[in-house]
Amino acid sequence: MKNSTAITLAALGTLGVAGLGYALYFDYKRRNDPTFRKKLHREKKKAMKQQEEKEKLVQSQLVVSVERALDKALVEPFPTSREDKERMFMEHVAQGEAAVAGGEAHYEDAAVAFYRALKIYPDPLELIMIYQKTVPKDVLNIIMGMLSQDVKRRQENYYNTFPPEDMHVKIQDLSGNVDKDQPGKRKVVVAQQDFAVGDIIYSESPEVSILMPSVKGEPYCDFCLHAIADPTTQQTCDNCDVVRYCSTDCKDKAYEENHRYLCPGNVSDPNPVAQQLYDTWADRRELAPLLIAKFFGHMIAVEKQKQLAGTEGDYTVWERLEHLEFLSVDGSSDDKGNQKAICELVGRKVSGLEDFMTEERYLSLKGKMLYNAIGVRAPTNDDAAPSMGASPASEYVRAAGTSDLVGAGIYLVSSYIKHSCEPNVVPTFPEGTNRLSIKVTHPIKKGEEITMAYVNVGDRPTEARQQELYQKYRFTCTCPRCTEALMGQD
Ligand SMILES: C[S@@+](CC[C@H](N)C(=O)[O-])C[C@H]1O[C@@H](n2cnc3c(N)ncnc32)[C@H](O)[C@@H]1O
Repeated sequence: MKNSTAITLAALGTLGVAGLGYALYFDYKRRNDPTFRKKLHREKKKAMKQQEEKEKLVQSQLVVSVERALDKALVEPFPTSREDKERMFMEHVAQGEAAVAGGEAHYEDAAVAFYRALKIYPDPLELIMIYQKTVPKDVLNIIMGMLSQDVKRRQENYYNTFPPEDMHVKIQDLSGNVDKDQPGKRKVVVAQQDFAVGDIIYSESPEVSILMPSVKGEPYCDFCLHAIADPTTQQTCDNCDVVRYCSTDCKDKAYEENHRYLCPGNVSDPNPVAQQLYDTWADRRELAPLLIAKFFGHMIAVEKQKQLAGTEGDYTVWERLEHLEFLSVDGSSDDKGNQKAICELVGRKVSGLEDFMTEERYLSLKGKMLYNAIGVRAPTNDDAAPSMGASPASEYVRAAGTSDLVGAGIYLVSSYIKHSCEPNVVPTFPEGTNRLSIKVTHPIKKGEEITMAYVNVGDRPTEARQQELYQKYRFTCTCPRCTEALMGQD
């Protein structure tokens, strides 16, 4: 035993010396022998390639696993009632744990069960953090892959289900034809059937709307923008004097969606933060801050409703807005102040909003609101020049040729309609509210693009129209009327 220990020790010593010797030889060779260096380099590259290939294989196996697991996880519908969700959650977690215990061959099944549990858990982020601590890394990798693939599929599927079929239009993607860094016609609205002059293709309520500061103090409903003809039906807020409504229904809806956050309170002692938002709107004539605040309230109300109805799986209002294009706007100190005001007002009642509404998100929302807002007019002027979007420079919804603009709204479908100087539709407001109807002004064939005029086109010269469009919307119009006129000049 003693001997063998010695032998072993000796062997170890020799091995150590040999190791050191080899290392010295290796280093000498590496520094001095070009052939050896080349060989070494080749071998290093070969090893890296082998490693890369191995990783690629693992990655591609993971991709297949993720896709298969996601398909399995989404086959069965998810429960909608709270009790069913709780029960299913426990069942899925138990199934996942049992599959993990069954070994690697069952990891994919474990991921399916854990993923289904994640989809019905009220705080998914919290559950992911729990998974991170408790679930094997390979299972977690599949779950995380499923999560990002699910988001990707959701994104890709968006225009298959939106707009709803009963609106008779589809959004067609032309982005392949457009320079990705330039504004242009990326998504257009296309008719799904023939339409005759005078037809209403669809009607649409806005996600959020706002009165123009120019009608401040005049009798317009702050919720549906209807003119309040009969003062006896007018409803006012019990606490402040900045809003009025045409009915108790509008008053209740407005309170639920926005006024509960935005009411400045008593005139003699108003809430300074809420007052700041109303002053920015009334005195500085900026729509964005108040519109954004109202949008947040609306979004929260819609998501709450969906929770009650068990339809949280539907696209969120936020996701829908995210799909709209926007012009970027530069942030100013006013923006920072308004962003903080909104966080303070809405965040006080909805915790977490402060973290959600970063400065970057505020600015992208501002860009979206100003770029996509459509002017709301009184119904008597249905065929007047329509208005679309707003210039970030002036922060004001445009309404060429119309002095009767009462408000502006964000319409999720109509916002996609592109401009033409020879439009085939006009946005109208036949109910005298912010509900918009798309009325046909030229016959439209199935598959044809639906266009409206963003500015007053009438018989204005091409150059004037093009200049205004470029200044306000940063694109050069290539509609048939412009193209023909410009070709005639050559
Ligand atoms: C009010 S936004 C509409 C964007 C729309 N919400 C979307 O997400 O596609 C208007 C923008 O659409 C593009 N656009 C509209 N009409 C166009 C046209 N005739 N030619 C090129 N671009 C046009 C321009 O980039 C313009 O600034």
